[in-house]
Amino acid sequence: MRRSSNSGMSYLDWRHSIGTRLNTSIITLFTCYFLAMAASTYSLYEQFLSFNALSTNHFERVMTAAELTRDAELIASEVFESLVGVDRSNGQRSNNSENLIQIYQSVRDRLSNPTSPFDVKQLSIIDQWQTPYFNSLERFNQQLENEYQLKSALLLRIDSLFEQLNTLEQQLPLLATQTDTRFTLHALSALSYCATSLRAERPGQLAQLHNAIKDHQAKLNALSPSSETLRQLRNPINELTQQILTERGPTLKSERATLSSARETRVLAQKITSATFNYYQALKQITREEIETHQKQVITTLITLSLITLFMVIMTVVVIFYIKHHVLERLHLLYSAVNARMDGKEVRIPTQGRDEISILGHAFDQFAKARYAAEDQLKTAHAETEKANNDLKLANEQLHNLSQTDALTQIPNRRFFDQYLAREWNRACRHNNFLSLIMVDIDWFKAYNDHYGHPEGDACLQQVAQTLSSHLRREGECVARYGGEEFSIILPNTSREQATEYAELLRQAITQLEIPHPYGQVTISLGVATTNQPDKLSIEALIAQADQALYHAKNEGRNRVMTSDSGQPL
Ligand SMILES: Nc1nc2c(ncn2[C@@H]2O[C@H](COP(=O)(O)OP(=O)(O)OP(=O)(O)O)[C@@H](O)[C@H]2O)c(=O)[nH]1
Repeated sequence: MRRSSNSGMSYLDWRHSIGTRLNTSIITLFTCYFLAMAASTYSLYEQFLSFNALSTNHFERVMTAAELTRDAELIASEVFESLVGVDRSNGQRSNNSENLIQIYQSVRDRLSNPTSPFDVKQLSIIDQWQTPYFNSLERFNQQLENEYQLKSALLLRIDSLFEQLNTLEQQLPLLATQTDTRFTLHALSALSYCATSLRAERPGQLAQLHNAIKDHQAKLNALSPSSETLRQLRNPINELTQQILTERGPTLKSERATLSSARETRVLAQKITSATFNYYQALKQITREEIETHQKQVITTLITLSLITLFMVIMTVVVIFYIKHHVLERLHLLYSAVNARMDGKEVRIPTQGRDEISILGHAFDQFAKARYAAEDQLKTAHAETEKANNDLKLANEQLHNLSQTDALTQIPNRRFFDQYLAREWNRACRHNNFLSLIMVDIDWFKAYNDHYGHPEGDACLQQVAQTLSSHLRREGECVARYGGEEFSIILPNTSREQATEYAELLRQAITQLEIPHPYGQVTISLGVATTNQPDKLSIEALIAQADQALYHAKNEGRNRVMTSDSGQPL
């Protein structure tokens, strides 16, 4: 990127080019924007992944673990309820346990995809207790079932006998025998103790009840009721009491075994509950830590995005400042300077720097300087031309004067005389004024020349000419060298008398010079001619009249003034 130039203009180096800098700035800015967007998008994507992992891997697992803990607790509660609750003797406990176990299993299955070694370990601890627990629970339920089967058959028989005895008791007044009444009372007592023994749990209590049963059974068998119905009841009662006496012991053992099984189940329930609760607590702790980590990530991301945004704002401001300060303001400055220069004002054009604007300024500065130099040259040329014209005019004037001036005496020559006389002649004609003419001739000048030499003759001529010239009195009067040693004086608006008088004055002035002459001193002879009607006379005629008068002055002895009066109306 190099631009050639004329007359010392600067080269544009790409390192100092505004275009290069602007392109670099804009590309850098866009790259920063792109990187910032990429970083923001990546951060948001990371946040999304982190939050997704948090919600699916942790929150959901924590909730499932809590649910598993609750299910384990429910099962344990069910065991306790089965053991001590009023439903111990009904047959629904097995179904309840199975349902709870199924629910527990389904919840456990939702945790079957461990996400970390920690999960694997915790779940293995839970599973370690799970199988023994459920086996124990099954055994417990089986014990309860067996117990229920045993006790329910006995209770049914007790209830049946109670029913029959109750019926007989209501008939007792009709029997009216004391034996029958005592029989019935012993039978009821024996049955009551039998029923009570079924609920007795301590061996001592059971032994007391068995003694009471035996006592009433013996008293019962010792009596002989009159009622055939009562007698028929003796055998079933004996069989039942005998069965109670022989089977209640094993039943109690079975109940103790059930209780033992319940305790074992309860312990296992506590183990699995504790394991699931620990797992739940551990997951909760991990989730809390994950949330804190996620919060830190969010804060870090926010700070990073804020810094990136701040950086982008600073970069944008820097680029805008650069464009404003280094481009727009300088362009405006250059524009103002160029405008001022165009208006002819002397302002400095900014040229510092080596970029495009500086080169433009420099180029315009060069252009303006060249223009000013050309204008100066033109002015100088104008001045020189004017001076040359003036010199020429002066030379012309000098030439003109020279052409109208006598070289020796420096007074007007014959050419000037002719022109001047013609002008004054016309003026006199227009105004009908007097016009007088005096012809002057130095007397015996040949003798002077011969005696003193030509140079002295010239000096004499000069002295006489200057004397005549210095005696001119009015504007418009003119003295000229007519030729040789002869002079002529034009006197506008001058009458004959005035002209004659003036001629006499001139003659005396020359005489007073007292220029030595071989015949005494230099003198002059003067011939005066005047006209007041030039339109009726010619110039040549007036000159001839003056010449004629001069001739007469010569003839009359020289050094005198003669006036022409021939052919001239006065
Ligand atoms: N030194 C000098 N002499 C001049 C010049 N022009 C004319 N003469 C001389 O003037 C003399 C004129 O002489 P003439 O015509 O004979 O007249 P004159 O001697 O003056 O006699 P009158 O005119 O009759 O009095 C001549 O000798 C010329 O050479 C001049 O420019 N310089």
